[in-house]
Amino acid sequence: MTSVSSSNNIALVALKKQSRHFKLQLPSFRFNHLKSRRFEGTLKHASYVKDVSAILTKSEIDFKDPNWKQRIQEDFSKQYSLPHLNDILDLKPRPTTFTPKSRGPLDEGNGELKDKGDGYVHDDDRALLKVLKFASPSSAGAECIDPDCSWVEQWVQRAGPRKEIYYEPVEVKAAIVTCGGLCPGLNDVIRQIVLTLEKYGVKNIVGIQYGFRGFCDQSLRELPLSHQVVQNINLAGGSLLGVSRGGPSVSAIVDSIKAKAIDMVFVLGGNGTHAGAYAIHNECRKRKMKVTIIGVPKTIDNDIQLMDKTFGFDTAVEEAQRAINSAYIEAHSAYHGIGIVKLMGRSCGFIAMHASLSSGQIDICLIPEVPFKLEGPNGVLQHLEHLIRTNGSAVICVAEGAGQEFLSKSNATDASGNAMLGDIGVYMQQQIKMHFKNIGLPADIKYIDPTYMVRACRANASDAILCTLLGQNAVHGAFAGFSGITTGVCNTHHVYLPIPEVIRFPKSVNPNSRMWHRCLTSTGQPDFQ
Ligand SMILES: Nc1ncnc2c1ncn2[C@@H]1O[C@H](COP(=O)(O)OP(=O)(O)OP(=O)(O)O)[C@@H](O)[C@H]1O
Ligand SMILES: O=P(O)(O)OC[C@H]1O[C@](O)(CO)[C@@H](O)[C@@H]1O
Ligand SMILES: [Mg+2]
Repeated sequence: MTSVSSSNNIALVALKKQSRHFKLQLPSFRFNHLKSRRFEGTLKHASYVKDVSAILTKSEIDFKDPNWKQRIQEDFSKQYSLPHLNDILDLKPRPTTFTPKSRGPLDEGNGELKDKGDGYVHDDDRALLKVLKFASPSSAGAECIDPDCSWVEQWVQRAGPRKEIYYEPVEVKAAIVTCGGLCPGLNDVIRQIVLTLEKYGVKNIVGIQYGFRGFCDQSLRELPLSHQVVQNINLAGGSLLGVSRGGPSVSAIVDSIKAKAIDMVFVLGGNGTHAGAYAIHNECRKRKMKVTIIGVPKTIDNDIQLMDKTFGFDTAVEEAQRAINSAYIEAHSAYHGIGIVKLMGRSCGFIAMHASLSSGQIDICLIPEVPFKLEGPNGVLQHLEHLIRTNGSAVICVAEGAGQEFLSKSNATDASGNAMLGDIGVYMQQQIKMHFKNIGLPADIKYIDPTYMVRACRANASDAILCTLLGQNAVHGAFAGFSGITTGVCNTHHVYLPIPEVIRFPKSVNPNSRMWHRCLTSTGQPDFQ
């Protein structure tokens, strides 16, 4: 049997076969813009399934083999085993300096193991990746490996402090960098990484300014970080360190890591940043450097595979509701009022779907994963007309990546190679205006675009907790000697995952999932196809 880590092309073929067999639909056409990336290998295809890797093996599995499940599990555990510094070096661990219980307000971490009791995570501790057993491939949101939807346990490594560590804390220089767009909670994660590093006994902590750019731009100095510096940064949104897209080459970044004598790099960012972090990890490995690269997934879009959610997403949804509420009030106070709110979500509709669900004020939710037509019978405009005639008002929530096929395409990309999208909100506003003018029905249309407002704010309570745990676990992962990994929550448990597994495909809303169906129930919208 071929390994599950076979190429993405084989993977796509397998997935297409799978889709024919199980009547899944592949939305690959909607993700063509990802091909414009400089490193398209990791981000080529989209999928509805949560654990794509398991599905991908299907065409290569002989289900008549009585051991097929065991084979999958073996492949799975190989695929999810965490890269470690000792894969290339011969390092001896030492007892940890971290204690889950401090003796003083800030434990100095002088190199002694102060608490020999429990509280540490064993390298063989595992969390279950999937907890649903489907009866049939046609069950809502089903992810099945074989036609009988057999149960195949898949375990991933638990995050947390280990009893043995691979660095002398007092000798460590640790760096933190924040890349991509802003996201609520970046400062909470930075703060927590610094506090946890200090708890281990690290004295030399720096911030790299403005994303990967800060590694190589001579005008951007390293920012020294300590608990005094980060104490209150979580009270504000944004990133203390600044963010950016684009930047220097991987080898230039690794040259800089070497020149700056950095031992640990904590990289906060989305799927692009993680692809970069993994490339940096590989380059460090190639050069046999004792440097650990740890990712912390940041994206309000929530488009990272395998994780329950990424930090900032909850806050973005909460903020989005303010815009929806304003649109609702405007629409309901006007004669034949129509409110349109456009929310972020370049290639997925999680924010739009969750904000629609949580507000309960949305009549039509449009996301990139679900094609819709505007004109004609069963079109959005016809339904809108019906809502105005029967209810007198309507509110639409549209994700920025939705309906891109209606807009003229440009090949423009941002500095990171992400496609620049057309403005679907403005387009909808114009089309609706024209439609009601043509049918001679008055309509008062208000368009709200809260794009940057939903991400330039501080994290809400639930995101702040998530950030705190992610920041702490990132540091534990680095001291445990892992590299090229990221940390997140799977089925409520904090785990470590190899970076390639979480960025193999951008996560997207499954139109066959219970969540999307719940959204449809809540809005009452018909199928616009
Ligand atoms: N495939 C890749 N390989 C190496 N570096 C990459 C890759 N994709 C993106 N990067 C780098 O990662 C950084 C951030 O990427 P990007 O702008 O795509 O944001 P992101 O991490 O996906 O976050 P967001 O969710 O805000 O889009 C940039 O500096 C970019 O150059
Ligand atoms: O304007 P910027 O900084 O490129 O960010 C916009 C992008 O950020 C994202 O929210 C991803 O973080 C996308 O949905 C959106 O297209
Ligand atoms: Mg991205």
